[in-house]
Amino acid sequence: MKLARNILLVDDEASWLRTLSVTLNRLVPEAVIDTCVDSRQVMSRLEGTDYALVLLDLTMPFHSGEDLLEQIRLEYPNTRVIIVTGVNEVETAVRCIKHGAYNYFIKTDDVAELALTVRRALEVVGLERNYHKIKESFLSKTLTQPSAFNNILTCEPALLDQFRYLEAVAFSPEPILIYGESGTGKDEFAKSCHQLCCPDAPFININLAGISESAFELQVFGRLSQEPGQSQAGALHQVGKGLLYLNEIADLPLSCQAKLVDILQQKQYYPMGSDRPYPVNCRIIASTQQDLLALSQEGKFRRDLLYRLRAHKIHLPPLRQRKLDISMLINHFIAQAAEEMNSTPPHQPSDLATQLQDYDFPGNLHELKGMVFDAVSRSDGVQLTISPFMEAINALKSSNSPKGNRIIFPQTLPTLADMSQALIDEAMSRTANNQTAAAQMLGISQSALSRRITKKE
Ligand SMILES: Nc1ncnc2c1ncn2[C@@H]1O[C@H](COP(=O)(O)OP(=O)(O)OP(=O)(O)O)[C@@H](O)[C@H]1O
Repeated sequence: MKLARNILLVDDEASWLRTLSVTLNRLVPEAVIDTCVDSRQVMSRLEGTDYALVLLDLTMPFHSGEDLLEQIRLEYPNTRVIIVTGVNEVETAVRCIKHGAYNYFIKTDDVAELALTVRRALEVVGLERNYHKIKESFLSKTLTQPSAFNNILTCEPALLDQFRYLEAVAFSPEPILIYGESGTGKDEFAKSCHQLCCPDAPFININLAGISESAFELQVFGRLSQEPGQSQAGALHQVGKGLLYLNEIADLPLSCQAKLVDILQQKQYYPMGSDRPYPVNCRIIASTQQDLLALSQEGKFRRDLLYRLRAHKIHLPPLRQRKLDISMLINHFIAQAAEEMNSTPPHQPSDLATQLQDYDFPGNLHELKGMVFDAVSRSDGVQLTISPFMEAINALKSSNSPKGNRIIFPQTLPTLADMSQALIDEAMSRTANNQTAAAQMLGISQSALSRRITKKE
């Protein structure tokens, strides 16, 4: 959990201030502690520094703690105030709580108790600040770093919203869970997050599909050994302050899930063969194609891990719900394929995207990319051949058809001429009137098909 850090201790007793400051430095080492012995200077000190927390004595010359509390709550509502009081002032302290103090502490109490309260208050302020930052950034409607999303083409509003959300949460200390079917761009989103939050640090992608407990431990925690050459650095060490991407998190064995909860909670890990903890400094993103809630209800996924992971959730819609993007993606993949094949990029036929409107793309962008690469490799460099698209559509149609490829004849058989014409019509329709592709499908030459069509006309 991220702590806010700056604390101001206010008391007219200089020796008490010194003792308290030393104690808090020891018990809450992340805190940055300032002291103020003169109640008249408190408000100007708050003006100069963004204090998360003020520890305020009640009885002081010039301004009482109660008055200062009122002023601080009014002018700095995001700063928490803890009242520090003598035994004889408890009633006033309780009144202060009613007026917005976070808590009160009696000077004779155990200081460990005070340190706990201070830590909790810093956590609350840290969470609040984090939440406000996320909200402001998400509501701003514009992207601060659009270049981080250069590899994700879209004009779908739902996906553009996810860009802004990712930008808003990229620096949050909590993990991010990306879910979506295979090929919806989960890896690309994880890479964009890396670009946003730590582009100069490593990005490590671990695929957890089918991983065993021992392989996970070795890969993620690494092993320390006294034997020369036997130690192995784990991903948590290699990634440093970078981004660790855990792909297919639903496949993680249950015993490893418990270890991942520890990592997320304690922010430390033990390499195999070591009883010394090492800090976890990286950002963690997980992705899944599966419904983790359903899996947790079946006892296959730990609920505590699910709750930790889904602090920030990103859902990527399947391509069948992003029809606006198809034409643009085809052009993008044509350019990629042509570059890889060192060839001239062919033009996309103007009606191709319309032809694909009713196709569901079960393999999402993996499938579209595969089709385009296949089509580019079969094209003449001028116009993109559409046969790979039509073949995929027809293959899906016939595999979905319960009758498979069997031809069912009507009771009265058609004539050969009728049958031939029906075949030509079907082939032309399946290939969007592309005679070359239709002729290929029918097993005749393009000129033979053209003759038959002209004869009919
Ligand atoms: N919006 C997009 N624009 C351009 N290319 C994209 C887009 N989304 C994904 N891609 C490309 O599509 C392919 C599949 O994307 P990616 O690997 O990110 O999907 P995934 O959801 O992680 O898939 P899997 O679950 O199989 O790992 C990749 O080649 C990727 O570069």
